Amino acid sequence: MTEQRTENGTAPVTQAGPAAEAAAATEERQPTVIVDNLHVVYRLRGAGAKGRAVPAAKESARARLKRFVTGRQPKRGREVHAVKGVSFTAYRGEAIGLIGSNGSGKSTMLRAIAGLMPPESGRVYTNGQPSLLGVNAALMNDLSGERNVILGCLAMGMTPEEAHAKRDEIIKFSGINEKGDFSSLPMRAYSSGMAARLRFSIASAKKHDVLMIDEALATGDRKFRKRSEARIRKLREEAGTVFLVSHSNKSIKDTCNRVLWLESGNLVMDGETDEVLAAYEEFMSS
Ligand SMILES: Nc1ncnc2c1ncn2[C@@H]1O[C@H](COP(=O)(O)OP(=O)(O)OP(=O)(O)O)[C@@H](O)[C@H]1O
Repeated sequence: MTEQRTENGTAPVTQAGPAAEAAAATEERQPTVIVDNLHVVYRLRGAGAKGRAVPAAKESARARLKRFVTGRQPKRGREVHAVKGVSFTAYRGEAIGLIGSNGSGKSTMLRAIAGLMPPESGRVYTNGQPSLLGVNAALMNDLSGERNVILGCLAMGMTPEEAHAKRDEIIKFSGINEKGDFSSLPMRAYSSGMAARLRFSIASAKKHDVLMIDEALATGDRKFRKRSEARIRKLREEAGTVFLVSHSNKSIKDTCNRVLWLESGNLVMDGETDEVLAAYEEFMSS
């Protein structure tokens, strides 16, 4: 298991903690992600809405020392405690849905698992490299869809031969050419839905130890959603772990075997899909 380190940190270090050891002792079920009492805090520099958000863990050493010595918070600035003491273990072969109302901490938690947000406290251990697929993941707008496919495949570790062999299949799966030859056009000519479809198609063309999908399917049409749900099931069968953030209970139901429900940064429920969705629907309608 590898402990996630983050943007300002150095390379990940291998470290076993008590939670990691306990989970590793489970022979049949192989843990892929262990989240141990995770807290994530955004700190906004400057007063009010104009402040720039920085992860709290990026606070300078000097500012931290000042806070420690004086016991005072910085004069200006506000904090958002986005994830509050969340713990769970994910296993190989699971597809885990993340649900919760707007602002409940789903995306922040995925970003922390991917190592893009430093925890304020707590630990994230991962087995393999987690890949976060978000609607805003970067593709090069000035390059054609085809070129982005090749570059995306190379970035995922394929050889140039493998990337070229996969290109047509990825474009076909994305469906971007269904209404004309869009794959040779620069991506800036794509609708947001088309770009999201291409991103998903590239990312899902490879087996992932841990694939995290943040609302990327929401922009696709019904036909594409069906195809991508089938692809997620396949990725799951191929022994990875898939996390899916979605506001569509149907997508979660059709894809996931387990659901984590977050509200205000707290983990309210962790269990089988039907059970958690039923409780969530009741909560939302009350
Ligand atoms: N860059 C940021 N700076 C400051 N606060 C942030 C930032 N990003 C998110 N937050 C806050 O963190 C909390 C969790 O947000 P997050 O985006 O993780 O929720 P979410 O469950 O993914 O929401 P949604 O369903 O609306 O996408 C919210 O209160 C949000 O306002």
